[in-house]
Amino acid sequence: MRDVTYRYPAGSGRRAEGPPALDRAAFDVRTGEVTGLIGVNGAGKSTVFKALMGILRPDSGSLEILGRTPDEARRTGLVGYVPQAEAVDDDFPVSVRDVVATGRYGRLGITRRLRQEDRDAVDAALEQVELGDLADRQVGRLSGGQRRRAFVARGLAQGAQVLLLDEPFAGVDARSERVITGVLRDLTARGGAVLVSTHDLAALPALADHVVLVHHRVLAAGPPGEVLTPENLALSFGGEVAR
Ligand SMILES: Nc1ncnc2c1ncn2[C@@H]1O[C@H](COP(=O)(O)OP(=O)(O)OP(=O)(O)O)[C@@H](O)[C@H]1O
Repeated sequence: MRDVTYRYPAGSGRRAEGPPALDRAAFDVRTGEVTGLIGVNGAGKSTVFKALMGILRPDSGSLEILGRTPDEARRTGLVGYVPQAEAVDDDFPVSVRDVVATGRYGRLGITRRLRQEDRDAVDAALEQVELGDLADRQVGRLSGGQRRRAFVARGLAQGAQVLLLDEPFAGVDARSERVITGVLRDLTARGGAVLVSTHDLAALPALADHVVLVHHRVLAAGPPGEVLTPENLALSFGGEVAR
């Protein structure tokens, strides 16, 4: 992400005055690493994800994902997105297997008929996140942690080389946290890249190789030990965590 500035349009439901959501934000997410994205509520983390997914176009600056534009990266399945659990409607009438299978859609013709190799990729992804036994359950009937695992599996089935995860550990059970962390480690060990936002600063040193501290601008970026200093945290979180 190079010097990205983005201001939500006026009339989009919230206040559009004040600082832009992103203000000349610049940072790298390296392959082979898990990068943690941290910042207070409203700091711009979700906006970073939307820009990386090509859902919004920056007013200025540029983004590149393994040599592609965000749009191309999304369309070709190079980049996968794991939404916050609340983003899934409880009545969403599709099974876990169906959600994971949507990761294959980009590869299918207009009939969207799954081939054997697609079904195999879906099964393998379900196994990897330990949801094989819940594959036929409606996704709205899963716990928050299981839902998150289902969307991680969708990214795996898709063959995404870059995974973006928005708060994957908020309120999840220990097993889901362990499974998701294992998947992220596995992906980076195979040369993939991971960007994960989290409010759990204590978990970051074990989770992330690199940390980006955002507050509309990027306040600091580097190894956890260098970024998570009392000075940086006070700058970003103020009294919230700077004790
Ligand atoms: N659709 C929108 N319309 C107008 N302003 C928005 C919109 N979405 C976000 N914003 C504003 O942009 C800024 C960045 O918001 P963003 O959602 O990216 O923050 P965040 O770091 O993801 O927050 P949280 O931790 O609460 O999820 C905030 O000031 C927010 O109010």
